[in-house]
Amino acid sequence: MAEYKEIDSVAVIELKNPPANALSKALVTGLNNGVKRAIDNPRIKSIVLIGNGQHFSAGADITEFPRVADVTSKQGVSLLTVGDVIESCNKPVVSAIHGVCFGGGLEIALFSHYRLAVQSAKLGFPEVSLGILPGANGTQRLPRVVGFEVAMDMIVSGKPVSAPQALQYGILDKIVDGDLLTAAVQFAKTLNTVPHDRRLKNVPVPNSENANKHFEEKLAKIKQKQRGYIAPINCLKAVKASVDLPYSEGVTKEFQLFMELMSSAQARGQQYSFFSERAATKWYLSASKNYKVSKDIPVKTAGVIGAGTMGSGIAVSLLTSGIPVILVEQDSKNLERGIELIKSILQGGVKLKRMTQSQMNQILQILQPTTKIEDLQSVDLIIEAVFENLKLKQELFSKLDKICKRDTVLCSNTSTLDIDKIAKSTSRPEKVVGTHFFAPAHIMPLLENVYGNHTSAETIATVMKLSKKIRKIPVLVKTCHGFVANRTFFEYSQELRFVVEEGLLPNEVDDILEDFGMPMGVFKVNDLSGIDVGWRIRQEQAIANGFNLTTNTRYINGERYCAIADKIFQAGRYGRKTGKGWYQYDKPGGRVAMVDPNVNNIILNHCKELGLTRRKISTQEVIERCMFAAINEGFRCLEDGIASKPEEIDTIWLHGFGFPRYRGGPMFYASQVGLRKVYERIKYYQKHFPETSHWIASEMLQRIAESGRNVPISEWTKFNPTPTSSRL
Ligand SMILES: CC/C=C\C=C\CC(=O)SCCNC(=O)CCNC(=O)[C@H](O)C(C)(C)COP(=O)(O)OP(=O)(O)OC[C@H]1O[C@@H](n2cnc3c(N)ncnc32)[C@H](O)[C@@H]1OP(=O)(O)O
Repeated sequence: MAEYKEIDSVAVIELKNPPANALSKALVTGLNNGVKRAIDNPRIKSIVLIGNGQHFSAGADITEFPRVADVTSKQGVSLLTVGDVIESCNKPVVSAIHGVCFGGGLEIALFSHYRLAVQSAKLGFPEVSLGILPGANGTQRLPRVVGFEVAMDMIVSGKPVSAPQALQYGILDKIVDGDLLTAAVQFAKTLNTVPHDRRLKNVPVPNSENANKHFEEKLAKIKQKQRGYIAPINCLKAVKASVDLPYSEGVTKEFQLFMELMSSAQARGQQYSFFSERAATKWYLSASKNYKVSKDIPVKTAGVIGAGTMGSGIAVSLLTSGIPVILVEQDSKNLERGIELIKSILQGGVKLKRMTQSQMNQILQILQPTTKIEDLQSVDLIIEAVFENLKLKQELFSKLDKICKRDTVLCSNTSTLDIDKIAKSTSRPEKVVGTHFFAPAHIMPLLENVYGNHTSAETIATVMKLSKKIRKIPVLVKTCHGFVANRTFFEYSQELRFVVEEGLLPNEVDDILEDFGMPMGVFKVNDLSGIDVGWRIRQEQAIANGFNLTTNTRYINGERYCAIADKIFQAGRYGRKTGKGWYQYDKPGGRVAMVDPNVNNIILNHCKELGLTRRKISTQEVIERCMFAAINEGFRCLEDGIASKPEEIDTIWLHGFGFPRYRGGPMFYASQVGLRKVYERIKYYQKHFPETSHWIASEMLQRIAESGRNVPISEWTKFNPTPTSSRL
């Protein structure tokens, strides 16, 4: 776990725990033993700590976190004990850093007396995103190097800094070229003693005059931008303690704040999220078709069809990842509008200093706009982002099939349509796949990739790899109407429309959802995505299923239907773009949603016409109804084999809908509420709303609930009543 060797008078201790040298108990013990061995050897004059493989260290081993007692134990060897041994050692200790030096890894480096790194190294404290804080004195040590404000920013944001930035801040003593170990040993040989100020606990926090002001400003920002999260607040308080208290008391305060977080439900949710988004990327169809064995086709060039909002955002994602794009529109007017959209997105990046003007110009050089679809004949992959209409997409795919080289992968950005029906229009269904981006496509991290019955493993591997290349979090699901994202979101939002029909107003529902942690209430989301878009989807579905949808519709095939959204559409309220939807905006495209009495009148008149008596609805009922409806549908997706594990559903909600990370995702939330209770409440709602079929409890949920056990999420799929439909 930690390998010890001697090079002349220098002891080298190599951290070795692949793939990222997470500081497990075993590694920390090995490190402790190594340092003690070096101390005890009179021939050794200095010590170098270095990482094996790709990284110095990714920090504490998160898989060991559930056993809080182990992490914080005063018995045995903890990060804190080894830190003390390193700092108090009379032989200079040098941390030699490459790859990432995160969390506990950076704390080890800050216990060391000197720090060197290669140019490409990254250093940071990402603990906040795991719902905790750097608990091995990082909150007391970093400010002593970089000052209060920088330490506060780094620890509260969790964002890493580059080696050159770390050098500028004084975290690093030197950036080295060439072989890191050779340079570190050479450097260590020049050291004889440990000066007093090289032990950071002896150093005062510099530049802390305005700490109170910075603290208050940051606290206000956290409360506004990270509403509901407790970790950033405790991180901030811990860093403040480094200014307010002597070191020995500061570390006690840090420990108290750390323990508060470590035992919180939020930390459990955030740590689950870390592992679930990694689990979700590991797709598995069979022993010969899975993420481990299936080969991808390299995507060197891509085509995007449709230069509307989605198409332009998709093009930006590809272009900014260095993939040349041929952008196709049907006429030069639409093409020009798309180019302008792309330019304005990139210009936004320049303004935010994410790229320079010259980088933007270079990106535009690899964009080839055209109105000729034939120009796509030799690209490796095409993403279609045209209007959501099956016939239109089928015609387009049929055309692409004839134009493109045989191995071009054909992707559809459809958000609902069956991939098999699109693939049917080609002679290469194995090359057809769904790539469902979320708006705005250049920003939203999720990519819901959808395979059909004929999609090949090679095609799946290609889009999964491409997703990562363009910095998306990919989840693979099976085709069906709406896939996982829209299938589950539909039940959530439909239930909330019923809540409005029964008694609450849209802003009251949205307030409840935002208090629960959603970044935006569902009615504000509707206004953003366009009320006309939802209306068109409902109309198309009605036509496809052979019924007529009007503003008087109350039931469809015996199923309850709420027509309020259709009435909002009929009133010409299409959402933000028209300056009015469920809310009123100051102008078309405006962002500030204001309650509109006209909307309330539409709702109240609707209820009057139908003879509905409105009632008070509690916050608990609203959350239960929307969340449990989505969760039940999530279980159905598992039963149908559309999703293969709950982590996929949770990752989709975290990164597609901004579900609060500290709640882990709807399926994790269900596990925290308890599946027995979720099941009981679903049965209760079914009794009260028998005309809504989403309240028929999933059989899988029922089986788990009735098992009488607290079944961990990792075992849920064992309860699938139709395991052959599952991909695991
Ligand atoms: C008294 C208390 C004292 C101290 C407390 C200290 C707190 C901490 O240190 S908390 C840990 C803080 N560190 C992090 O949050 C880092 C998390 N990891 C990452 O950011 C990334 O994984 C990465 C290291 C940058 C590598 O990224 P990438 O190359 O994209 O690979 P991944 O798929 O993300 O990871 C590969 C593999 O490694 C596992 N892993 C990564 N970090 C950890 C870790 N800290 N603990 C345990 N496992 C870790 C990750 O889950 C992946 O595992 P797979 O099984 O292959 O999915």
